[in-house]
Amino acid sequence: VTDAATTGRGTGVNGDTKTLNTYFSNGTYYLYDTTKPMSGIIQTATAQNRSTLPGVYSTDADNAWTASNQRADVDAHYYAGVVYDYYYNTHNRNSYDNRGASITSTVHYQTNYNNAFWNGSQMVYGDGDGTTFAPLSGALDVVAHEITHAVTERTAGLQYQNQSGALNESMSDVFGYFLDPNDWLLGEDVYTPKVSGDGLRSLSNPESYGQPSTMSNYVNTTSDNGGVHINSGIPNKAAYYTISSIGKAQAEKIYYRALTTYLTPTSNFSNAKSALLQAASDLYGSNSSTYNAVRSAWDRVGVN
Ligand SMILES: Cc1cc(C(=O)NCC(F)(F)F)no1
Ligand SMILES: [Ca+2]
Ligand SMILES: [Zn+2]
Repeated sequence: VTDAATTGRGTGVNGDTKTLNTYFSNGTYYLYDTTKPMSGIIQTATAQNRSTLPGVYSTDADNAWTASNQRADVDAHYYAGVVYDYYYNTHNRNSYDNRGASITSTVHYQTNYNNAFWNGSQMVYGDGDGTTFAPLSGALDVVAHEITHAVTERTAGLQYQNQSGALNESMSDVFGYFLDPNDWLLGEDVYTPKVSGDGLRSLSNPESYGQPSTMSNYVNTTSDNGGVHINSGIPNKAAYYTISSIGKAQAEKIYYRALTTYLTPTSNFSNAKSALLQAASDLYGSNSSTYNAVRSAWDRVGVN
């Protein structure tokens, strides 16, 4: 038996080359990463355009993952590793459960599927229809958005409806920004591949994508679980103000501590303001400029 951890090369959704942590077994290479500390395995599979999960492991004969139909597999695998490293190195969290759970991703889910999701056990990515989306694993902020849903599920457990659901969505968008701080957009690397400069949502300007950014414009609706992808604009704008004021390094500490220590399944926007202020007080003091910046951010979006 000659099983071994190996290093491969792959082409991502946007044509970029990246180095991959792969595994060789019985004459075949797998997208199976055993390099993470504390046993967090990262493994990537394909649904082969059907709906059965997790599907079959992505394989390659020569460890050069450069075929066009492997691009989504390459990015799902590579970006899952980036997100694992972020939570471990920045927040000392060992995978989404903090106990080294394997991160399993499946790509090529159904056909022309314009979305990605965490199904409670794994990541799932559609290939998009080529107009609304390119394969969704091609965006690091999308991968971070979805893995953060798993972190939220294991920590605050924010119920996916109404204000707690909008907070759940916002936490995923905010950690999407922390992983991809080059812009205030979410999903820009895979959204409308034929149009440049747009994204699925914007933290700095939620209105540009039909979201409110103030409590006065909260949308009461029964659709989308009470507008969780709409009303997330309000906490997202507060996060934009906070990050713009105190910077990413302090903001990500405050957000991680609030998410994992103070938020609960039924937390609403006002509870989130309190949780973030408590985290800011714990970390930087209640008389700090950091504390005052968090309070100002939530005051500006009209949350008391
Ligand atoms: C409307 C609507 C938005 C989303 C969404 O955010 N999906 C996750 C993402 F990562 F693909 F963006 N789903 O339905
Ligand atoms: Ca982005
Ligand atoms: Zn989401």
